[in-house]
Amino acid sequence: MSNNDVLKVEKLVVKYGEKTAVKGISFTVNNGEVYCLLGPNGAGKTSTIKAVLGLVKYEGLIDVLGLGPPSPVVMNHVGVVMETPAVLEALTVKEFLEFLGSVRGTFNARRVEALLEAFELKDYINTPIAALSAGNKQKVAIVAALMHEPRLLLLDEPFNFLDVKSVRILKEIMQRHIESGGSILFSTHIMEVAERVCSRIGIINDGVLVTEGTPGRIKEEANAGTLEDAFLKAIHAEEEIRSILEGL
Ligand SMILES: Nc1ncnc2c1ncn2[C@@H]1O[C@H](COP(=O)(O)OP(=O)(O)OP(=O)(O)O)[C@@H](O)[C@H]1O
Repeated sequence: MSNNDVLKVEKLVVKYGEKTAVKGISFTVNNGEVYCLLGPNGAGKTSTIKAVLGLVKYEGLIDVLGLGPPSPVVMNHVGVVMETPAVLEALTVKEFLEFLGSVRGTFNARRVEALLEAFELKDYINTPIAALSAGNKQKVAIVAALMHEPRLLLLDEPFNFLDVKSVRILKEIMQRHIESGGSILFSTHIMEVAERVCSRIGIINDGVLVTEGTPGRIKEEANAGTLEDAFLKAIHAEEEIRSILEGL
């Protein structure tokens, strides 16, 4: 692992019983970089992120921040937003954030206050998370991921359920995180977001990393005008789409 590597994943395999969801994926996320896993539904993006978090059994090598494989200690330096927000629904927003602070052994009240303000959650701090709207639950998950100023953020479809203003605020926060030397592993299937936010993209299809590079390079290599076209080429979906449309 070089000094510049924040996350190194080598020959990662994730299996669920008979099903192999991730089939030997390798990639590296560097300092100051947003690395995007882009892929269709079921491609293996979430499984890859779950492996990095140590939430699923895996084969291969994962090194987080040069500290070794996923472990509770390593995770203190990581912030996570999962596709389905990982929040304790029975707790109020305040209780949940304080609970996380005590587990991590760090709670910066000013930072939490500023994040709650930014995502307009202050009116809900004493509301049980179960009673929040989907968007507000997502915002709580985002605050939880950012409050301890981790060096590495793992963001799985983080813009799900967010309104336009919150999307902009989160994009800005991601930008600042990168500018201050942090790194982000980001997963999405929204091309526009991938193109605007990511330094490098790894396209995953059926558990395999089929291509990798900057958005510009991926378009160039596929001889495509848009990332969407390049993506559809990379996953060989163009023919399929044509025949589906012909059948309609
Ligand atoms: N717990 C599980 N048990 C069995 N199969 C699973 C499990 N979790 C995921 N899978 C399967 O593994 C494959 C990869 O799923 P994964 O959630 O990693 O994909 P994804 O790229 O994140 O998809 P999406 O964009 O739809 O969220 C899929 O075929 C999925 O059905």
